[in-house]
Amino acid sequence: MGARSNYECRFPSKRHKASHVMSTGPPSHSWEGAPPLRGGLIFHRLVEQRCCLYHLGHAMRRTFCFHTQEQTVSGLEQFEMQWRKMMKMGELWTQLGSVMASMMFAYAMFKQFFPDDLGNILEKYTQKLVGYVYPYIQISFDEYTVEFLRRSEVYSSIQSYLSTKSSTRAKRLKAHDVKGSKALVLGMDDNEEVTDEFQGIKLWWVSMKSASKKSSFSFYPEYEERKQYKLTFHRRHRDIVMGSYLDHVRQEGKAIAVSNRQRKLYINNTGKGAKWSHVVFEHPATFETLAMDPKEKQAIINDLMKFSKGKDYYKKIGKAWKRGYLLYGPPGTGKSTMISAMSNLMNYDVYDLELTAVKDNTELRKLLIDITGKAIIVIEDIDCSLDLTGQRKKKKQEEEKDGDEKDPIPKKPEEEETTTSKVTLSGLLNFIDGIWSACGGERLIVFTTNYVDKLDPALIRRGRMDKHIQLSYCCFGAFKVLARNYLDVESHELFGTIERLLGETDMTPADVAENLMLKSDTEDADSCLKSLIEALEAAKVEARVKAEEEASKKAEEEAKLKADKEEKEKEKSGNSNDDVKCNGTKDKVKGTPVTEVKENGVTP
Ligand SMILES: Nc1ncnc2c1ncn2[C@@H]1O[C@H](COP(=O)(O)OP(=O)(O)OP(=O)(O)O)[C@@H](O)[C@H]1O
Repeated sequence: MGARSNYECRFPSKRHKASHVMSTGPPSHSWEGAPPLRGGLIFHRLVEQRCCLYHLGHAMRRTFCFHTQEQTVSGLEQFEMQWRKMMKMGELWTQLGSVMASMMFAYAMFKQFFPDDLGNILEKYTQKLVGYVYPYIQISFDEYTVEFLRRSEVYSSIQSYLSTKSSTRAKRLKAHDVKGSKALVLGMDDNEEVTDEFQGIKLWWVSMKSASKKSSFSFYPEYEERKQYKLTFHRRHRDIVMGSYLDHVRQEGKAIAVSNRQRKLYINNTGKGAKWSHVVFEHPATFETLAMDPKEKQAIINDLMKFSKGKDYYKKIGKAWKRGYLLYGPPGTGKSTMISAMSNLMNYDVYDLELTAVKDNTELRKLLIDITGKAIIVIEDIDCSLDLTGQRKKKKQEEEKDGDEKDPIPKKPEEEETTTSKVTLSGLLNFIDGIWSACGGERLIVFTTNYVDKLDPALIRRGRMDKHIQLSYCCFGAFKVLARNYLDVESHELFGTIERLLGETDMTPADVAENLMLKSDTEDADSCLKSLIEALEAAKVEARVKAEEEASKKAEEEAKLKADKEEKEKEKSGNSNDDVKCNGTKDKVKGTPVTEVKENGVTP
């Protein structure tokens, strides 16, 4: 084992909580900081004695550490008595110490020279013997699983669970920089004990560290550090501990870990098989900053919260714990912003699925299996992602056929395979609500589109996309949210004009937000609101001009169509006269009279 260096931070636990120290740094502490002591030399000796005993160990410290400061000094005799008592006990402990040292020595010799098997047998019978008189049960939880490959999930849950207990109760703490955690995680130091209470029973947790020999071909024995938590409780509480306490620890630990973890934004890799890669998700959008009608916003928040607490409900109704959201509306109305707000509200990871990078349905399924619980699976611009109707594919094949006939150099099949995704609509439907979709726990599936009408009805039917949310142009309610976010303004004399203009013209929240943004130190709320009014008026004029242009274009087209129609009709009537003449001529040739033709023309 290599030597390790670390820093120790000490502070009085009663006056400064660990959490406070973690955030503000340790307070200055020394013996001078303790309450003043009185009583002359003998008192100093007592203090010295106390200091020495402090270092003798945890158990000894508990016995000897009486609170000298809190006692009132009644007289020198009392101190002398105490002093003698201490000396006697000190001698006793010295003797005990030497006995223990001898025993340790004997044990070490025994370990060294006796075979391991014999040691195990002896240990087994010793444990049995101790079991008759010792009423406590111990459970150990190793850091690594039996295969010694993976970190045990239970160990991690216990670590998170105890991090909250130990930061308030333990005296020696260890700060871990846990991967994926937002802040430092405080845990008990090695061999530290924390007492826990559950349903009126007391339990003790100890964190242990041991070194065991590594099987190695090296000449020098290598040692491996094994960490574990040991839980001790009275045997009469066995049922409670096994029945509910351990489950409680696991659930709580997981919940703490989830709330501490850093959320991630995943993306599926192109050309690397079914794999996700991730970055830390740090989008600041929340439902508070999202500009939309307050009532609609509240309805969405309620829906999401109900879903997140719906584990038992979904189980009861026999449905996988997932919910589909379809977000549709023009560009810049806040669809992506809403996804970020959802993630921040629910504390879920975001899996941004790029369908065009998925080779086929099998790869899509593999990606699905790798998604953990508490996730939002997003497919943005679903209408552009793939040809999902199946009809276009047919059309494409036909086109290719025609193309092949014309193209003298045919495409290589492999080249085609690498560039085209073969994910089908049925593959995607299976992804959303097939049997595999139930694996992995709670998740939201969100599709966004600018053109909802283009989507296959099967894809967005209720049950698949349970909630359809339209994000539209900025209304006055949404504007007020933006004004508060961007300008810290709740009301203003220009609000009336803005409300009227927003009712008359369409502007996306993205455009409104851009006008409200302070772009220099000279700008303020007034100037921003005025520039918004100007932009709205310009947009109104633009819209009117556009509408007029479209109307005149339409009128022109209609007039053109009408003229064409009239022309055609004229031509038709002219043609029919020609036909008659022609026929007449022909018939003349054939010797048939024109009148007959006319008659034939009239009579069917
Ligand atoms: N409803 C909104 N609330 C707050 N900010 C918004 C809102 N809509 C748009 N924005 C602002 O406009 C920017 C663009 O919005 P966003 O990307 O969410 O729009 P979108 O609807 O997803 O657009 P697209 O369809 O083009 O992807 C955001 O960065 C945000 O600042």
